[in-house]
Amino acid sequence: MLTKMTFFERFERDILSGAKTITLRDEAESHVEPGQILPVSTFEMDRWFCEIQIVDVTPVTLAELTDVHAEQENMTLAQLRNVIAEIYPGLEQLFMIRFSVLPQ
Ligand SMILES: CC(=O)Nc1cc[nH]c(=O)n1
Repeated sequence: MLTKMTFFERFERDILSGAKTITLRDEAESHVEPGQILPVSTFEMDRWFCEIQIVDVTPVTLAELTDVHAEQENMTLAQLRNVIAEIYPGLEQLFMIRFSVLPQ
């Protein structure tokens, strides 16, 4: 079970504003449960910036990604595909983790 989550610093603003409400992770980072509360830090400096509550976790393949997923990431679908290819090169099976940011 994951006990914390990290995001690249470039996502912080969208997470805190509520523009980014999902994160697509690999199997290793999919072990969270609905209702679970997690501290969130930046990947680069491990700086805490919020807490999130997990809404649900849904498997999704790269081919199944749509504009709706992209919108929940506050990106275009092309941008989202590029980000995923950068982070998880060659990976087809992803896990969509929906979350809400808890008030600080
Ligand atoms: C470290 C990090 O930010 N990892 C990821 C991976 C996929 N999506 C995402 O928002 N963040």
